Amino acid sequence: MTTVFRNFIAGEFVAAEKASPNINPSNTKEVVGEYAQGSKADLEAAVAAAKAAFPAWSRSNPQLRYDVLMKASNEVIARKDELGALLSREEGKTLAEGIGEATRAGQILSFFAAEALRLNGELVNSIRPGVGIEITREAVGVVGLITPWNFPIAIPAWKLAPALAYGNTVVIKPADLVPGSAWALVDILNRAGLPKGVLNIVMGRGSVVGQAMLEHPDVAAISFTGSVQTGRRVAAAAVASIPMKKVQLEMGGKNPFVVLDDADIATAVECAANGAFFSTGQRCTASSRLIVTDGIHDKFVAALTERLKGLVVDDAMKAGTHIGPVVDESQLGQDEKYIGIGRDEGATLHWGGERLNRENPGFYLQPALFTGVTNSMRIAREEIFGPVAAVLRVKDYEEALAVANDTEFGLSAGIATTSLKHATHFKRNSEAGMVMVNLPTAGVDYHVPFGGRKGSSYGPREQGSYAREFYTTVKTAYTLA
Ligand SMILES: NC(=O)C1=CN([C@@H]2O[C@H](COP(=O)(O)OP(=O)(O)OC[C@H]3O[C@@H](n4cnc5c(N)ncnc54)[C@H](OP(=O)(O)O)[C@@H]3O)[C@@H](O)[C@H]2O)C=CC1
Ligand SMILES: O=C(O)CCC(=O)C(=O)O
Repeated sequence: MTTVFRNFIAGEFVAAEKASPNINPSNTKEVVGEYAQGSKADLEAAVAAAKAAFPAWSRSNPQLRYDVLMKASNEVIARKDELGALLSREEGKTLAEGIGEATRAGQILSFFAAEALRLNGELVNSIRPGVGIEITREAVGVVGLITPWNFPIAIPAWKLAPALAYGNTVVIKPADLVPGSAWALVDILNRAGLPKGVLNIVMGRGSVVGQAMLEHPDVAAISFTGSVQTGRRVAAAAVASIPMKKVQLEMGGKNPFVVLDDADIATAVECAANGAFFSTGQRCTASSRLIVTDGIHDKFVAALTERLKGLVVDDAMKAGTHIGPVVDESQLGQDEKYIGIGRDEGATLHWGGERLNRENPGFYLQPALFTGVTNSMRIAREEIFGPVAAVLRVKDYEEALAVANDTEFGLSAGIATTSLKHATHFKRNSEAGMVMVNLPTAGVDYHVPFGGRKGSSYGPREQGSYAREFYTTVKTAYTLA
């Protein structure tokens, strides 16, 4: 009999009425595991447990929170190879990327362990004699976390860790496609010593479990990462809810990577290949628009094409694979749809874009590079979320900057240049939340703020000590002594 990974509610593993298989996108014959499909009732039980656990956890000794998060961090790091392999099997990232992401989750846990000790307030003089003012931060309450499939352990970690460190209790609903890594993380945190009900996981569909979370009056705040479409729904529900919920959204990107005539060509090609195609292009920070000035355009396209020819697309677990499969049939369909749209719009499919067959059945796609793209084309405006990049030829730096900023998104932006003047100007004038000079647009540090502008993000930043803006609420107390 197959073991079913159960939901974890109020300190117990709880059987759900249904379960579904977690399929390996590198080999669709392989079932990674059977995972519970939670119901609205499961979500309600989890919220009730988190609500009951909140008074004690929010007042708990920060040393306890530090100890739990550090213990969990140590276990994640000690098991990074195994957790990385699980991630790689359920999502399709290469094993090296999977292990890297598991390591990052461990580092995030230790960063927020220390944050539990660092939470501080302010004492301010009043304008009234004899009055003192204290400004403190308190936990928000029951926090609901809705996470996507593309970072199965890092995104749950960077939401869970600050939520717990600052004294909130949590219900997490991971993406139905990749529940395994989030389940393992929750299991580790609970065994590290969290009291019952502080951290609950309810796996299942967004339309069932996620929707119930949006509608539940006892969920005080929701942090979401995923598509713009679902993000809008989360925000609308949060505002309509009584009482209203705090909301934090991380959504799409159409991130520009500018290559100037004076760029070091090797650096430019490496940043573009990494930013656009690694992790199968399934990153909200992916460089999907490569904006290249006239003088270096042909040389850059030729060198990038050579680099792409050397990339091995294969089973994520195989040694030597650079790019794993697309996550599932539906995402592969979306990638292919946009490759068709690009052709129909008159762009040139310069290289790749073919479905590939490998030893086992999987969702393999040759990275696709379009040239002759203009910024009004749909492939330059809409998020594809796959290994598909568009090269846009521009006259000079000024035009490159204008094209880079001409987008409804604003998550990440990059530039390859040896000019201090242009690098500095780009950092100051890019309309993105994160700017990279001679570095890929994707792949960020874990201890500094993460987030964007315009249609990419809504609400306070994630990660680093800035995460406290979302996971705490400010109180101003006046005392006449
Ligand atoms: N910014 C980013 O990092 C990401 C962007 N995307 C973009 O989104 C596209 C579609 O991917 P997809 O996974 O469908 O993205 P979604 O936005 O639908 O999914 C993100 C999360 O939201 C959940 N969800 C879905 N519907 C609801 C709802 N009504 N109420 C509450 N939660 C809900 C999902 O559940 P379920 O498990 O059922 O899917 C998942 O956990 C991608 O092609 C890509 O363009 C996707 C992932 C990450
Ligand atoms: O690029 C990164 O390191 C993070 C990307 C990310 O968070 C995402 O794609 O959702």
